[in-house]
Amino acid sequence: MRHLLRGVAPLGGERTDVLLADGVIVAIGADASREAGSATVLDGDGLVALPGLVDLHTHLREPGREDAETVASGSRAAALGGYTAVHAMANTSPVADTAGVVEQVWRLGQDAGRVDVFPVGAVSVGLRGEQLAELGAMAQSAARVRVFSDDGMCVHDPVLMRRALEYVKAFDGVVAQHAQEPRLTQGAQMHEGIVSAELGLAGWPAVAEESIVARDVLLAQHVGSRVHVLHVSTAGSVEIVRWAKARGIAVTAEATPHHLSLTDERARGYDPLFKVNPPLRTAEDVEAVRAGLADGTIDVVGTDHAPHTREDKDCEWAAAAFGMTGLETALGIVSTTMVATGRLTWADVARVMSTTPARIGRVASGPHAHGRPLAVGEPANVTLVDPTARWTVDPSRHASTSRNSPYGGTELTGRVIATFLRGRPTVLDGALTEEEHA
Ligand SMILES: NC(=O)N[C@@H](CC(=O)O)C(=O)O
Repeated sequence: MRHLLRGVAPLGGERTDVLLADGVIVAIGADASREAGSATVLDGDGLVALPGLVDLHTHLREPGREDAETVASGSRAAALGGYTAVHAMANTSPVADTAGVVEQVWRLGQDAGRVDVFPVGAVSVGLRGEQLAELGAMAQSAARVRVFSDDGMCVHDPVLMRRALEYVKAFDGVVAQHAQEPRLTQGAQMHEGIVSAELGLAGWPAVAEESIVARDVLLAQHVGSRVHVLHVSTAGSVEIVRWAKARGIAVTAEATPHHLSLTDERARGYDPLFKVNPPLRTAEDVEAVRAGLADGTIDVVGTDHAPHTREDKDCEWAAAAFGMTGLETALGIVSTTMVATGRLTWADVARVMSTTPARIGRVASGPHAHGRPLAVGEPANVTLVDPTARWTVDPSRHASTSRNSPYGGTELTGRVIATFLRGRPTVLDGALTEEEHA
């Protein structure tokens, strides 16, 4: 299978041709057109070529909640969003806390064949926060787990967190923390502030996140390990991460598209589409998260794609599940909020949505390498984006099994046109290719 991407914009350089064959980038520039032979030609005029996007934070719901998402449906949504790899969170049923479950998820991803699905292993057995899960067995399994998280739950016991941080050092792993002090957020429904007071909904204070972030960067420093802060949502968390990095602490941090774009004002309609964990915060927090992403304090954009069924979402606010879908809109949100506003270049987008997440997840080398530069000899994981295309989000047309996107009717600038996984198109002309298997 050969594809010639004609006249695409490589990051920071002149437009050029890129030839993909046998799963790798075989030629760039004049060589590419010369060697193209019978390759299928794609007109890349006006398109930006990015290394295939990598999500460190996807909920695929399989095993257990296949009515909300499966590995196959989530893989299709990911490909449409420009992703070639996603990390699947462990809060499934059963929980991904054993080698058996993570191997199952890995294999389902390979069978679906649209993206590489890298399973995240749970930190604690059953996400209960009491006893360390079999981290070593998951790391040594066929799934080669390197990212460990109880996401959805906070590892709140400092002794357990310390042990996890110490343990993952043996195999160069990372603990990805969902920073939420449980006592400070008991019964909480939305950000604690003026809007929660006016709506009469129980508030979720910023300090509930910040106190855990502060503790964990100090623990990471103490044991000399890596910690990754998931979905940073407050200005104070950005400040703490900035402080920790200045001290040389091995902390990385994530922003979600929704914390870059939406505020707690959206709760005023009591529409549970805007109910998410951590909650949407204030305009000042959104600005701090954007500034943190722009200055490198925040390393990556992770979707926190959290699909939920209509039954779990289409109900009164207090009863609804936390979470929103994100795979199919992430690039458009980042493009609209950060690139169109001049705060990130497309090279920055490649960094925060591909290169750095691949490095943090330790999937930047080996036979399933992602986040590699677009260079001769590298795996042909490529995403083509039209940076000026304007489009309106229509969740009813999403490939995800679930419909709980907060962006229905929103107009975005910047759209994924094609995605290639090891040289094989998974998306062309903005639509899924028919072929389902490698
Ligand atoms: N981010 C979310 O709002 N939801 C996540 C887990 C979580 O509660 O963090 C989910 O799995 O649905």
